[in-house]
Amino acid sequence: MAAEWGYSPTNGPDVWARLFPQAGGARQSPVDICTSIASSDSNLEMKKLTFAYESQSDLRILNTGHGWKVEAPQSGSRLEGGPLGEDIYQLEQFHCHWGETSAEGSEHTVDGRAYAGELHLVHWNTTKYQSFAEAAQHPDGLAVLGVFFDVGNESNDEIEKIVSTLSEIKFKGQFTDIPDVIDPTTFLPSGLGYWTYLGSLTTPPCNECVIWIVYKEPITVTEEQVTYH
Ligand SMILES: NS(=O)(=O)c1ccc2oc(NC(=O)c3ccccc3)nc2c1
Ligand SMILES: [Zn+2]
Repeated sequence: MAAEWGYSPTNGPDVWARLFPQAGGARQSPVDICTSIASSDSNLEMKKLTFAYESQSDLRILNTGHGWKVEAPQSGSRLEGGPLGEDIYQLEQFHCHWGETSAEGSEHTVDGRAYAGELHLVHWNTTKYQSFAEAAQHPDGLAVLGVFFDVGNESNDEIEKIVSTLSEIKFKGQFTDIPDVIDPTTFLPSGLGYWTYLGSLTTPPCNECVIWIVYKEPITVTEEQVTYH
């Protein structure tokens, strides 16, 4: 039985490759985004990244043991353009990484700086593949939008709809439904500049199947919205 992976010295990223060989690969995420060497690609500006999401209610939220995950398969959603070529990617789920304090918690860092947290909107290539599981076996199978969280005085209403349910799912494996209507578009910052690179799932099985799109502008949430209780 595979030991539970986690973030301790005995089951953390340094030993994931023992159980999950892809974790030892050449295009592993997260990475530190060095803004001085990031190059702007005029092609990306020509092919604007576009997205269209549906609003959904009664979405299921799960305590994964490492954070929360909202299952949001949206056959009517579309993410395309930018680094995604001619393929259309569809939203499958979104989840959050955050830490013990607001000084840490994001997975990607920017010039060595961590943010308080990071939201991931996970999409899969429905042009080429028949399922998420199949897409996750290919280098262009998934596209994940990363949005950094900055801690400030304004709470984020959409995030609040999610974190307000966490008291019902205190333990790993527990899930509940979010009664409110959630529109993933509201998670995205107003400034749509982004960094993009070819990487992987940031947690086991660490498949090298992700086209990462990390927005430069963070969104603001309150301390309570991004720290473990
Ligand atoms: N932090 S991450 O890189 O965005 C990341 C890391 C690990 C992941 O495993 C899955 N699996 C599904 O969503 C899934 C969806 C449907 C069926 C089975 C699995 N998504 C992930 C995203
Ligand atoms: Zn993630």
